[in-house]
Amino acid sequence: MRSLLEVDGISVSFDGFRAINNLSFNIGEAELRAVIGPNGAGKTTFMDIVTGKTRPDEGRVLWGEPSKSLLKMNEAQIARAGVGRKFQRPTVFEDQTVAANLTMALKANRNPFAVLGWRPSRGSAVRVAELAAEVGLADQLDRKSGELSHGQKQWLEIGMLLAQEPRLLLVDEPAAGMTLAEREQTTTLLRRLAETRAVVVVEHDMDFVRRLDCKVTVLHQGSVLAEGSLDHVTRNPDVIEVYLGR
Ligand SMILES: Nc1ncnc2c1ncn2[C@@H]1O[C@H](COP(=O)(O)OP(=O)(O)OP(=O)(O)O)[C@@H](O)[C@H]1O
Repeated sequence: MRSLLEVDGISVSFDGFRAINNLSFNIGEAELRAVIGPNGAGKTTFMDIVTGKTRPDEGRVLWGEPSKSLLKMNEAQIARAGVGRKFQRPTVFEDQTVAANLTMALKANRNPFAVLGWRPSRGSAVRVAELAAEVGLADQLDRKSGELSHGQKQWLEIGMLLAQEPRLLLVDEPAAGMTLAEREQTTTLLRRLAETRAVVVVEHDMDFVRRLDCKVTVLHQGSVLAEGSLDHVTRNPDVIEVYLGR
C-alpha cells in the first residue's frame, strides 16, 4: 500500500523534556489506524506536528505522491493540502442549524477571493444534504445544532471537516461522552470514511478501538512501543506493563 503520510524519525523537546522521541509512522491512502497509549505518551503532540502546530526538532514528515515535506508548510497550507483535524470537544455554531453549519464549512473551503462573491447555490444545498447523509444527520438538517445530542454534534463536526475533502482525518477521542449506540454508529462512520481516505483515531476506550477493527499503534514516551492488530499489541508484555496493566 502506498503511504499518504510518512513520518520519519521525528523528535521534539519542550524545555529539555523529549515529548516525541525518534517517532516513525506511516499511513496509507485509504486506511484506518487507532493510536493508543498512556497519558503523556505524545499522542496530541504527534498530531500537533502533523498539522503544523508544533515543529519537530528532528525528522521528516512527508505527504502525498510525489511526496512533499509538511514541515515546509504552515498550518493553513497543511489544512489545504488535505489534513483535517477533529478535536475532542465539538465546535459547531450552536445557534445555527445543521444545514447552516455545513454550508459555512463548504464556504470555508473556497479560496479567499471566491468567498467574497460566494452565495449558497442549489449545488451547495445538494452537497450539504450529501454531507448530512454521510454522517447520519439527513433528517436533522433544519434543527439547531445546540439541540443535537453530544454524539450528533461530533458527527456534524466530522461532516464540516468532510466539506473540506480531507485526504487524512485526525480524530481525537471521539468516544468520550457518547452513548453506547452513538459509539457504535461512530465506529461504523469512521470505518466507512476510511474506505476512501486515511483516518487516524486517538482513543483510550478499548472497546471502541476493538470495534474499529484496524491496525493499532501504541505510543509510549514519545515513541512507537508496538504496532499491529489489537490482539497482537494487547498481548505484548511491554504494552501490558505501561498501558493495560495499570
Ligand atoms: N507545549 C508543551 N510544553 C511543555 N510540555 C509539553 C507541551 N506539550 C506537551 N508537553 C508534554 O509532552 C508530553 C506528551 O504530551 P501529549 O499531550 O502529547 O500526550 P498525550 O499522549 O496526548 O496524553 P493524553 O492522553 O493525556 O492526552 C507530556 O509529558 C506533556 O506534559
